[in-house]
Amino acid sequence: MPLGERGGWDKSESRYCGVETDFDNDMPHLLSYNLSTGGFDFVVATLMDPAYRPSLVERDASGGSNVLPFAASDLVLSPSQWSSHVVGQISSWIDLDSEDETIRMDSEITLKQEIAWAMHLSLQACLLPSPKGTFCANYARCVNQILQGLNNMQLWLRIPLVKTDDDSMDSNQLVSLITSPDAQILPLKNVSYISSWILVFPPRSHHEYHIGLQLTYFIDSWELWNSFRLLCEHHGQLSIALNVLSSLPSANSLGRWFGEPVRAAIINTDSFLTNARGHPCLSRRHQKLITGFFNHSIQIVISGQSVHSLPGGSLDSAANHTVNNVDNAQRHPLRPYLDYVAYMYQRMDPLPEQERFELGYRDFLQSPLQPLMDNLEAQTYETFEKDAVKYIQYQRAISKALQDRIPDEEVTSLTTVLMVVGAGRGPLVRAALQAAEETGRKLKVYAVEKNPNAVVTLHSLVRIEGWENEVNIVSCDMRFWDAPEKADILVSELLGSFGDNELSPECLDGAQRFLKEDGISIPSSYTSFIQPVTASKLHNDVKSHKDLVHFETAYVVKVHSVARLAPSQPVFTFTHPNFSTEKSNQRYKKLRFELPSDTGSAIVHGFAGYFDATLYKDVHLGIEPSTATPNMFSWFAIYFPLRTPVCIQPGSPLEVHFWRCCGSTKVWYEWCVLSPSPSPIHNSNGRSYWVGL
Ligand SMILES: C[S@@+](CC[C@H](N)C(=O)[O-])C[C@H]1O[C@@H](n2cnc3c(N)ncnc32)[C@H](O)[C@@H]1O
Repeated sequence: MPLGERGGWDKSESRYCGVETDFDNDMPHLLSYNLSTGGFDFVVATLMDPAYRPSLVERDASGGSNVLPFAASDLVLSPSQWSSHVVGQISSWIDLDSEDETIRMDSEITLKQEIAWAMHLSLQACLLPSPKGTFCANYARCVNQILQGLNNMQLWLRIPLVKTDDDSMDSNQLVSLITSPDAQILPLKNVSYISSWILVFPPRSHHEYHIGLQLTYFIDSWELWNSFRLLCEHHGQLSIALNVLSSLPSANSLGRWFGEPVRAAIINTDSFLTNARGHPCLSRRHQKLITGFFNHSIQIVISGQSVHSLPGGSLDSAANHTVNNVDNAQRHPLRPYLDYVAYMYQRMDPLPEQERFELGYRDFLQSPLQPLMDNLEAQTYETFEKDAVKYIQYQRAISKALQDRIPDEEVTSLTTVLMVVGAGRGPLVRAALQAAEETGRKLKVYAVEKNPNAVVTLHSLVRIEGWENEVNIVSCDMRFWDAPEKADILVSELLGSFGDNELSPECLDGAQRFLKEDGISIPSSYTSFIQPVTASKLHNDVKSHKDLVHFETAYVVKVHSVARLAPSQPVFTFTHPNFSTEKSNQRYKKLRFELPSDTGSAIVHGFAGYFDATLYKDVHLGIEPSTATPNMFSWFAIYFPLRTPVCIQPGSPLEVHFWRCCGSTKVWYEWCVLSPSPSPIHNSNGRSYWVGL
C-alpha cells in the first residue's frame, strides 16, 4: 500500500516502502505477511539459505552438485509478484576480498548463483552486501563481470551512511555503533578512509572462549562507494542502498549523495527515537534527510527488530494518535515504523504548480535553443509567454527607464522611441505599452523580428489590440536593419540559460547602431555563472551516446538529482550598450572552487551553469540559485559535462578554465579542469558544439 498520494498526482518511486526480511523458505507466506499484515509494498528478501557454502556441498555420484538451496521454486509467486514486490538480498556473509581463499571462492560462486536466480525471476533489483574490509577490488571485479551480462535488474550496493567529522575515531564512537555493550575495541589498522578494529567479547559463563572479530569502520563511506563505482566504470545499473544509522554526518557531506544514484535508504529500527507516547519517531535531522529522499525518488526500507513495544495499538499516521482497531496478535511488529514513514510522506507540502509542471523535465538533457540560426516554433513561444514573472520584471524595468528618461513635467510633449528587438509574438511590446500607460509616458514602438512566422502573429496582435498608431512592425534581422530613426530604449530578451549563449552580445552589437548615444539597453548587463556538480544520472545519459561529441556539448536541463558542491561563481559579463571601439565578445575566465571542509571528497561530473541579468538599475532577472527570480520558469540551468569525472578533496581546489570563442560563422565554448589533475580541453575549435551566427 503506497505511503500516500502527495497532492493526488505524485507517481514517484518513493511512495513505496519496503522491509528487510530474514530467510524464509515459505516465500508466499513471507510476502503476504509483510504486504497484507505489515502494509509494506515490497520485501528485501534473502533468496538463498544463509547456511549454504558451495565448498561444503557434497557432490552426487555423477559429479553434479545438489539442488541450490533457494527459497522454494519460481512458481510459488507469480511473475508480477516477483518483479513488483521482491528485491533479492544477496547473502550477507559473502566476502570476495577475504584473505581466506575458500571464503573468497565460495563468495564468488554464491554471488553469481544468486544473481542468476534473481535474473531468472525478473526481479527489479538485488541488494549487494557492503564490502567487508579495506579492499573491494575482487568484489568490484565480480560485480563488474555480472554487470556486463545483466538484464534490466539494478544492483543496489549497500553503503553505511558514515562520515566522521575529523579523521580521528575514538572507540567510544565505535561502541555506539554496535549492539554489544560489553565489547572491547582494539584498533587494528588505519588507512586513508577506513579504520579496522578488533572487537573482543569478554568470556561469559556460557562462553568457553573469546570471540574475536574484525570490525571495519569507515571514516567516509562515500570513498568506499567511489572506489567501487570507479572500478565498475560508473555502470548505470550499479546504484546505492544507503544504510542510515542513528548518527548522521554533516549536511554538506549528506548533500553529496543526492547527486549519486541512490535508489533506497535502509533505516534500522534502532535509528528511531521514542516520542512521549512511546511511538517511534526520527530526529529532526533524520526527518529532513528522509524528506530529501522522498523528493529524490529514493525508497525507504525498514530493517531490524522492533525496539518499540506498543501495547495500545499502532500509530495513526495523520495525527500520531493511538488507534486500537488492529488486532494486536496479528499486527506486524514493524508496522509502527512504516506508519511513521507514511506520516512523514503525507505531511510533506504538495509540490507547487510550477514544480509539478516541470516534473517530466527533471534531469532530462535537452539541446539548447538556437533562436538566431533557427526559427522558433509556436509551441516554444507559447511556453515563453506563460511566464508572467518574466514580463512583470521587464515591465518594471521599462517603467523605471521611462520615468528616468522623461521628467513628469514633459510627459505630454516628449515621445520615447522604444524598440523591441527580437519581439517574437509580442509579449514585450505589450509590456512596454503597459509600462507607458502605467507611467503616463508617450511611446512609439518598433517591433523588430527576424522570424517571418512570428511576424505574422505580431501583425495579427497589433490589429486585434488596435495598436496600429503606436507600433511599427519590422520583419528583419536586427543586425542588418536600416532604422529610420534612433531609439531611446532598446528592449531585448535574447538570453539563454548561460546568459550570452543565444548570442545576445552579437545581436545587440548590431542593434546598438540605432540606439541613441545616451540611450538605454534593457537588459543593461548579464553575467553567466557555473558551479561544480555531482550528477551521476546526467553523466550516464551523456555517456550512453558513446561518442565524444556528446561529452563536449552543453545541455539545457532541469537539474534535480545533483549535488551542488560549491557556491556558483561568475564567468562572463556583457554590458549594453558598449560603444567602445576595442570591444570583443571573446572571453576567458579561470575559476577556483573549494569544497566546504566538512563535505569530504566528492566527484565532479560537470558544471551547472546559470545567468543573472540586470534589466535596469535594481530590476534583475535570473536563475543563479542564490538570487534566482522566484516563480520564473522560462529557463532551466545549462550543464557542461566532463569527459572524465574528477575527484576532489576539501583543501585541494578545483581549478577550471572557460573560454568563449568567436569565429565568423559561430560562437562556442571550450572548457577544462587544470587541478587537481588536468582534463583534456573540451570542444576545441567548437568541433562538437557551437552556436550559429
Ligand atoms: C527568446 S525569444 C523572445 C521572444 C519574445 N521577446 C518573448 O519574450 O517572448 C527571442 C526572439 O528574438 C528573435 N531574434 C533572435 N535573433 C534576432 C535577430 N538577430 N534579429 C531579430 N530577431 C531576432 C527570435 O526569432 C525570437 O523570436
